[in-house]
Amino acid sequence: MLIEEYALIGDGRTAALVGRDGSIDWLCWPTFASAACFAKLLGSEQNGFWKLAPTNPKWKVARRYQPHTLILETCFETSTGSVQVLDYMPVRSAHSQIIRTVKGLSGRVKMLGVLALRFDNGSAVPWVTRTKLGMRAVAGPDAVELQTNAPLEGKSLRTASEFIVGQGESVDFVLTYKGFDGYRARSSGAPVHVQKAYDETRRLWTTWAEKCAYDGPHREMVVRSLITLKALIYRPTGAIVAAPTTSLPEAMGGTRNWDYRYCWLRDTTFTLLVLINSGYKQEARDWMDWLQRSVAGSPEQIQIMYGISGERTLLEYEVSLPGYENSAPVRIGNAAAQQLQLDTYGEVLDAFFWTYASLGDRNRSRDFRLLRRIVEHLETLWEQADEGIWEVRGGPQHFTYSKVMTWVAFDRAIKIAEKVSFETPVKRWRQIRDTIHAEVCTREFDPSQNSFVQHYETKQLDASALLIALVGFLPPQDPRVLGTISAIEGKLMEGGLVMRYDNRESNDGLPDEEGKFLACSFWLVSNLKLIGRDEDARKLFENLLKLANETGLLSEEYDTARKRLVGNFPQAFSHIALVGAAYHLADAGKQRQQASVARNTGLKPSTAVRLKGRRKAAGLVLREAQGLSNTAHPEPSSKEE
Ligand SMILES: OC[C@H]1O[C@H](O[C@H]2O[C@H](CO)[C@@H](O)[C@H](O)[C@H]2O)[C@H](O)[C@@H](O)[C@@H]1O
Repeated sequence: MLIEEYALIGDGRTAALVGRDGSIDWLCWPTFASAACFAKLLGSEQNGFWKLAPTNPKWKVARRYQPHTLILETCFETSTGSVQVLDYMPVRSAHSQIIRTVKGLSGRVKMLGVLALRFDNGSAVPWVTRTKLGMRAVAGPDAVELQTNAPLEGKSLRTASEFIVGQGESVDFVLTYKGFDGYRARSSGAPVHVQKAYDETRRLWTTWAEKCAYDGPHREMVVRSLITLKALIYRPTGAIVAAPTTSLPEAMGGTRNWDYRYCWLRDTTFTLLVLINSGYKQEARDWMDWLQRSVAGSPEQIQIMYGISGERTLLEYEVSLPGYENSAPVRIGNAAAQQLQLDTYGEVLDAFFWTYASLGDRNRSRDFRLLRRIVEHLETLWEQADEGIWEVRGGPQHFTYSKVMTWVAFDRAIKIAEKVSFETPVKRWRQIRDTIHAEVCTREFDPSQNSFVQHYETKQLDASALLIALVGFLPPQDPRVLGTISAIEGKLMEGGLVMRYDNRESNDGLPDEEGKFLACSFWLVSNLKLIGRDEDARKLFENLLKLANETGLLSEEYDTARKRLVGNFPQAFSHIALVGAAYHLADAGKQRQQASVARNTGLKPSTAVRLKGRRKAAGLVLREAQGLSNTAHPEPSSKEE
């Protein structure tokens, strides 16, 4: 099954991928970080799946999410009638659950359900027993219960269910993760009230989606992206995973297969800014608490990524799954956790800054103490080479984007220190900020190409330079920014999309080529808009939207030769950049400032205007997303001192 043939359902603890054929082929249970119990995505039926579809395979299928929800509606049309399957995961249930409801729309349709649980990443066959409500499957620490009004039959180590649905009839399946907890694992408890669970899930999602402050073009795609990002948040801690999958290949058949079920400070801060920009503040508070806990006490040991509960040890190893279309290895864990990626400091400080700017109630001395310690630590680090935003495995370099983001770190820390009275060596920080700026502009810029390059002493380009104007390092109209945009268009674009760098030329320490990087392509949209090429920006944006599947989801990359999505799916990075580009295209600054302040605080417009004025006075103008800004930060000069 193609990656784009999957849709996502989730409950804020984990998420599953449902194929167009009615088969759930990926689910790590009970959390994003758990081992998969449906892993057909990375292997075969032997590795676990749960299919629910008409027995006659000659059906036509149409899918969509119910508007502003994560409830998936799949309609199968057959020669004898049509049925709808609703797939969702209740958000508030005590145990993580998948509910599948088959509704007869017309005629009579014979359906077949096949449930093959394979715990421990598609390997462990459970012990299955009948219960009053359905069945129970147990394997080691895992225990799952199925409740259904359909007949069940054990067949070849799978649970099958054949039934006919007539117009107006419905059949429910509720699969609940119980885990092994002694006596309670043996008691099924009360049956789940499906209608109640559906109503509540629907209400929670629509209420959340309605808060979205974005009013510009392609609103539905923006809301869908925000819902997708929300689904990647692990609710118990506020952590945000980069994607719910591991090892979907960046090149079909290749080895660039990584586990994304972790919280990169980079990806999570970008997500957070997009959510803040769109009016979602609770998520920002939760994230700030998650950050406090994760980097707790020792900013010197700050990692670039953590587990969903703040775990630090994310050892990378390979499992024996065959891999998506035989793209091996399948990796669990991620060795990039041990890398030095200096941009992370800029991203964290930037998120700190905007969180502080938009959450008036977040003026906590504990936050500022943490900020100060992080920046003091960066003072000892910023001159080092690192592995950079792309997490290269070919050895450290002095990457341009890393240096730019260390500038951002000092810049935002200075701005906060200027507004909040807490003791900081702000004079020293200003000097460092200026030194970094000068160094980037001399050592990372190649006058012969009129472009910023990837790192010191190279002529290779890197699309992360598209963030230079977005973070305010230089204004968009600066000739060096204009030169960089046109160099990237000339040398890093293929098939109308942007490569993050040309890995045939740059040594990133990995074999194989890879797809075009969707986030970079959206960053180009934002840049084109900022430099006044509105029509080019709009066209590119609309072409990018066409790459999303019919449920609005994007993976990390796109293979322009095979015309397929590649890489982990759905990928937060791509959706963040989509929302950011939409904000830029909508020129949403004015509109959003009015809308978000008034709508999301429930304040009357007059109060909102006053608030806006206060923010402006504080020099805190909420940024256009990705959520990165085009707020023109002047080049540091002696005037500022
Ligand atoms: O390409 C090599 C690296 O690829 C992954 O990193 C990418 O995904 C991260 C999560 O979205 C993102 O933060 C990073 O910028 C991307 O390069 C992988 O996780 C790395 O282990 C791998 O080295």
